[in-house]
Amino acid sequence: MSAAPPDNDVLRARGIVKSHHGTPALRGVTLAVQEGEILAVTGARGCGKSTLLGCLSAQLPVDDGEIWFNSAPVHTLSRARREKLRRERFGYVGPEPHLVPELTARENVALPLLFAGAGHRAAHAAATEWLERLDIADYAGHRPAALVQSLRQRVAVARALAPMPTVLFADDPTAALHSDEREQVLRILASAARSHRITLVLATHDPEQARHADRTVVLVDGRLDPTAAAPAAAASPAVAAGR
Ligand SMILES: Nc1ncnc2c1ncn2[C@@H]1O[C@H](COP(=O)(O)OP(=O)(O)OP(=O)(O)O)[C@@H](O)[C@H]1O
Repeated sequence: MSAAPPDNDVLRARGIVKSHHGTPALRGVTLAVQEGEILAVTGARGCGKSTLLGCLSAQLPVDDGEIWFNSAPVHTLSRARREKLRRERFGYVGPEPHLVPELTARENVALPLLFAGAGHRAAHAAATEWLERLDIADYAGHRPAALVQSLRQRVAVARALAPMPTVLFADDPTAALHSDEREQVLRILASAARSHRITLVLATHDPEQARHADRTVVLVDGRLDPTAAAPAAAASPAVAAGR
């Protein structure tokens, strides 16, 4: 087994390989994400972005290669330990909001805090703050069915950020929105992550959205395109080298 990654890399993948029922999705991906960094993963549909986020976020076990979260190996964890890691340290926003329909926006945002053991009053106070930060406090008492899709997605973003995950994974979070709403949701997501120093790994098929990121990597048929990687000026030499 290789040595643990340097301290400033919150996440690091080495040579990860993953197939779905025999169909190769990742063919040896090596990358590092620094603490507080916003990394965009772009590429054409089907190039492996969701699979990469699934592996990095410990949802999918890798077939080969290594994934490290801080100094802890993720690739050797049992399913139960991966679930615990996801619950305690990672957040996830997908293309669809998937809110609990019976609960109000505030109750949806409070839910992960209650699951994590917060008291009712504290969870609801924190949920209200996050709705304010995402500019949707006026809708705190609305149920999802009473909200348009872009507002539902902002509630989902608030719900993912509220537990203050170390890393937030956002898989094409604006795919289901109209073009004028995409920019707004992306801007809010990126600025909330930045101001709370939450590392953000953003998958998007829209290269335009990658400008919210510090750095962009491009997947082509399950491999990183070495000619397209654009390291941020602040990235360490190790990260810039993709080691
Ligand atoms: N559950 C699955 N079963 C079988 N094949 C899958 C599965 N999930 C993904 N694939 C295949 O793996 C490859 C990578 O898919 P993936 O969803 O990771 O790409 P993507 O870049 O996120 O695509 P999109 O932009 O369309 O979401 C594709 O060929 C896809 O068809």
